Amino acid sequence: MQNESITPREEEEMRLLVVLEQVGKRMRKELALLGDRREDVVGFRQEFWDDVRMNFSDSTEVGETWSSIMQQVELLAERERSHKVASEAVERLTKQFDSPYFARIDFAEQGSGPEVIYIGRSSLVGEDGDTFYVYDWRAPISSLFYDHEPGPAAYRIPDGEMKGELLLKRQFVIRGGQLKHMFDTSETVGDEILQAVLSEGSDTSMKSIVATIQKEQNGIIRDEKHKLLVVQGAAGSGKTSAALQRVAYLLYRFRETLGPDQIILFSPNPVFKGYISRVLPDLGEANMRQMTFRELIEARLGRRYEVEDLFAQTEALAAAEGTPEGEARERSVRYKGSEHFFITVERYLKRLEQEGVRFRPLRFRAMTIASAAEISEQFYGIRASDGFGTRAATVRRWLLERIRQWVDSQIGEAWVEEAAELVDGEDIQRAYVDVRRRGGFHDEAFDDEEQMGERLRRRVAEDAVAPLVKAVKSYRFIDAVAIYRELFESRSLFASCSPDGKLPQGWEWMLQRIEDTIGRKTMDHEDATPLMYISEAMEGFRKVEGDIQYVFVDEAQDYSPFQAAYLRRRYPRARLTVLGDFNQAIYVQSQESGGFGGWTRLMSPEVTSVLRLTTSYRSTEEIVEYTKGILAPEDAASITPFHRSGESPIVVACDDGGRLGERIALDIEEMLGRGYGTIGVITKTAHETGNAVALLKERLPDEVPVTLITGGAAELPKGVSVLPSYLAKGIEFDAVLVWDASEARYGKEKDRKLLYTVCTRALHVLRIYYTGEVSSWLPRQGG
Ligand SMILES: Nc1ncnc2c1ncn2[C@@H]1O[C@H](COP(=O)(O)OP(=O)(O)OP(=O)(O)O)[C@@H](O)[C@H]1O
Repeated sequence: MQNESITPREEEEMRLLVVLEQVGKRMRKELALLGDRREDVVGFRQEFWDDVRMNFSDSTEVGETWSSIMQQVELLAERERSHKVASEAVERLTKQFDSPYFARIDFAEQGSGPEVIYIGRSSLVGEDGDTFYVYDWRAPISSLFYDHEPGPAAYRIPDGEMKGELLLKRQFVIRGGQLKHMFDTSETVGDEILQAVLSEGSDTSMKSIVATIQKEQNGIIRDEKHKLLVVQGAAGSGKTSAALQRVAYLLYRFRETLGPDQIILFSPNPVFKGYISRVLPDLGEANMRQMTFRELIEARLGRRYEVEDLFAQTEALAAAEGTPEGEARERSVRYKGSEHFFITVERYLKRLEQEGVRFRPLRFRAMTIASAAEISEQFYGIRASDGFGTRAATVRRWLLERIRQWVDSQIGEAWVEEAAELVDGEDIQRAYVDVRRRGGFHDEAFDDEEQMGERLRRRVAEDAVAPLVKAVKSYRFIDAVAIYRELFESRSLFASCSPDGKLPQGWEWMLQRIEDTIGRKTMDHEDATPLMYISEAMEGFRKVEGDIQYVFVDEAQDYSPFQAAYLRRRYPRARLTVLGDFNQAIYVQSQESGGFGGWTRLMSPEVTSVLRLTTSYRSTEEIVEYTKGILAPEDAASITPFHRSGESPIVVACDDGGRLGERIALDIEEMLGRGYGTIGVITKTAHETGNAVALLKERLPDEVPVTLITGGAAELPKGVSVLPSYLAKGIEFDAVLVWDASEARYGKEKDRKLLYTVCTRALHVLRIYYTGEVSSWLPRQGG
């Protein structure tokens, strides 16, 4: 019975106490468990070596020692595993102690009375196992909170829909176990809690948005129907946030079958990787795998080539702009990222099934173990229908056997004898252990010495060919680079593979460029993905990660259609969630496709969903309206700001670079004085950052931290960060100060989106500085 004199707030405060008491009880239990086990583990570690019987006096003893160590390691791992389970629970409960839930809904299913549901980051069930004090935000019923206003409502259940009426929707801010605020949605205009959250300062890492997920975002988070989800969202519309909440949702929804290592997220750069790494742990989930496309390239090609990265490519294109060389390169970058080229390569691969695969001969010193022609004969001797994978694997086995036979044939050869003379004690020891393992060195064995000699020689020969074995095992006998070059070296071959039978414009230039770069063991960024694709296809995509169930691609507008198609092949069984903003397509390689074409056509329309997010949550209304003015009106039309007001953007004219630095330094001090924790000074290229840092350090007091962010940095620090535009992708700052937005720096058509990307990183303050003439992309009203 509700007491008339109790206000809803008092009622909620009492209920909070009940929940906290439950959390406390659980916590005590878990802590006791943890305490027991911790002592266990610490003590055990100390005893670890005492219990191991250490004896290396002979091989039998070594074996004994080894197994005794392994036994202890197994035991320790076992104990640490259960210890981890307990500490995860303690961690979760600690968070629940701080803030056990953030929402309440009262829902009456059709034909029954209202049920009161509290929603939090994780669930809390009473000791009876029946009382749900708090529901996890990912439970089916919780979606009512995100999707509906009070009134008729429904939520999805595994076998249909549960309909009813939402009677109350209440939001709470609970911190440190205290009820700070509560609002009923029906009582307030707009979303007070979202307002409050967005007005806070930004941090050096991204936050979870669990308490304020918006309806359109919830649609992305909970989609289970589509194999390909493509999200076009305005800058700051919560694409990355929704993606991470979706990962957490999927891990919960499919917890029996899906682990974090079966989810992979492609991030734009290492800075961004660090930036988002705290969201999932904050939601109580382990992080998924994160990768940059660059890492894929490095893993495959980096050992043998110095591969240019996307940023270096961008800067090289910028530097050569306007020259014939620059134009030719740009054309080549666009072409090699295109679907046309992907189809050409696919058709080339088809041809290679019949003929043309280039192999490297297997040689040891001047001796040929298997010639390229022999390898080719083996390869093409296997049915084409078996596919590249089976054929390459069969040839690999054949080559390994061939090496083994060759080693046998070499035991008596002079070079082996000579090398055996030179071996050191350790090798002799190993040969001894070998012979012994085979039952030698007992009374009846008269030929032990001879055996030892033979073992030694064999070992010497095996050691000598070890690099060859390794190369064969990693399929180095397939010469992917020669295969790729061949496509450009033969005009008729290229034309016959090209879908329209034509050579691309600038084909001769591309051929010459490949010769120049690859000959020097360097590689242009635009050649890396096609080469990687050919190389992996030739091995039958043996390294494809069939295990990966979900692939997320953030900042998807930066990928070329070729890269999109390649990723689809690489993760053949995965469902794809692709998020991007065509207004932020800043790289030449993806401009051809309008930023998205490559993705939306990857799968059939029935399994594809293309969604839009148009409300921008990051920046104040003033900043959103201002930055919309940078874009072409048709591109900006649908972007709407969330109603949060702040300072209008300011454009500041400076006489020269020195003055510009001076003015920015002054403004930095002002921003710090106003309590802004993260300030981003964003330059166009990496080239300018060094100069900017030097100027700022000179003018700012020593205690103001100024950090230069480079491509390799993985942490975003507090204070002032100086970084080039492309590293600012996806991240945000309380205040953004744009370094030199002059017409000279941002005057070209392709600078428009770059300037937009840079300016939309700002949460509260945007100031733009320039020397000379101001970029004509900036709206006039700002100054
Ligand atoms: N529902 C929400 N509740 C609270 N904050 C939100 C919500 N959606 C987005 N935000 C905030 O808006 C900001 C931008 O979000 P996010 O970085 O996910 O956007 P994005 O679309 O990936 O942006 P961009 O494309 O510009 O990199 C973040 O600070 C995020 O916390």
